[in-house]
Amino acid sequence: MRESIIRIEHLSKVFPSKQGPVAAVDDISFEVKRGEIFGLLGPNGAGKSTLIRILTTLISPSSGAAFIDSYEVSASPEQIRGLIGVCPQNSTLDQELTAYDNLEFYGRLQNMEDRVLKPRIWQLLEMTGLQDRARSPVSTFSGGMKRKLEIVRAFIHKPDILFLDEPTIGLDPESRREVWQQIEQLNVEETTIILTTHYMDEAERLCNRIAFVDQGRLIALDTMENLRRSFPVGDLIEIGVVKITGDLLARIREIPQVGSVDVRGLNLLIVTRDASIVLPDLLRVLEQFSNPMTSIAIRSPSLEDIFIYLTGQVPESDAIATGEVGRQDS
Ligand SMILES: Nc1ncnc2c1ncn2[C@@H]1O[C@H](COP(=O)(O)OP(=O)(O)OP(=O)(O)O)[C@@H](O)[C@H]1O
Repeated sequence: MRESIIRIEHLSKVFPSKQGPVAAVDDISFEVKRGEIFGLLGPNGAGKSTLIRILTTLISPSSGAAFIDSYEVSASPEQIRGLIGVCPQNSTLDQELTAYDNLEFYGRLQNMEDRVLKPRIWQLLEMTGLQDRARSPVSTFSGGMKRKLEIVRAFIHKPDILFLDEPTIGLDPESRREVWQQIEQLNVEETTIILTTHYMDEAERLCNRIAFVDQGRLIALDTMENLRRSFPVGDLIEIGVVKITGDLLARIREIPQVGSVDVRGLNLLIVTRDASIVLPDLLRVLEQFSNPMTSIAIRSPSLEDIFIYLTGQVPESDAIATGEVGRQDS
């Protein structure tokens, strides 16, 4: 068993507000092992950023404690800053400077000596495949190139832990894949990576373990495999239809063995213990409603399904894509 590099004990952060105190982080405890890629997921306002801001020493907790290695965040912020690298959601690259100069500037801020810094810059540029663009201003880079540069910049002083806040937000699919490869490559060196993301496929692909946070509380924490096992049903039937009406949903919910029905665009997501039992009844109902099926898939729950099950909300990236939704239990 690998040692823990982050230990969080009954951590809380309460902010004052006009409506009364808001518990952004509410009695959270967990540990992260050295070398893990650890995903922090949750709906908007769940408390992810507040937790990251505490761990990266930007704000102090109201109560509880958080340790990075052997240092407590409130007591030893200086030591902790040497152990961590942070890649924030909004770019802080200097667009007018070249890729090389951006890295050099940041390395100097980390008090790195020239003889260490210079080879490190070339090593990182090579890692990102940007060595040929080393002397080009960042303003001429694509979104994916900028993102990769920003991620390795946070890694310049070889931190033990890298915090990545929404690393692929706003990138096209091809650039996202490149950034994922970059993250995996950094993790090979035993770097622990804490990743917040709204993209379920990203968490599923990259993370060894995933923590779900909702309303400041930790509601689940496990490997993808175990999270999937904790989902209380066997199958998910995703069925495309021509139109969705209240009558149709009500009738489907009456079918024995149907657990819940979610609507996603023109797709119905039906949770059931056994798809083979439900399917004949389901097809009969669609026929009664003269509502032809346009597609069908039977699958095991994805991380997105688990997210919806646990939080009752569609992940933000998906909600934006489909203009949808909410959970509708039977
Ligand atoms: N400085 C602050 N003052 C008052 N309330 C705050 C402050 N920072 C955060 N909050 C509140 O704390 C709660 C958690 O916010 P936080 O930004 O940590 O959530 P999040 O999970 O990171 O959300 P998102 O995914 O949208 O970034 C929210 O209700 C937010 O309004």
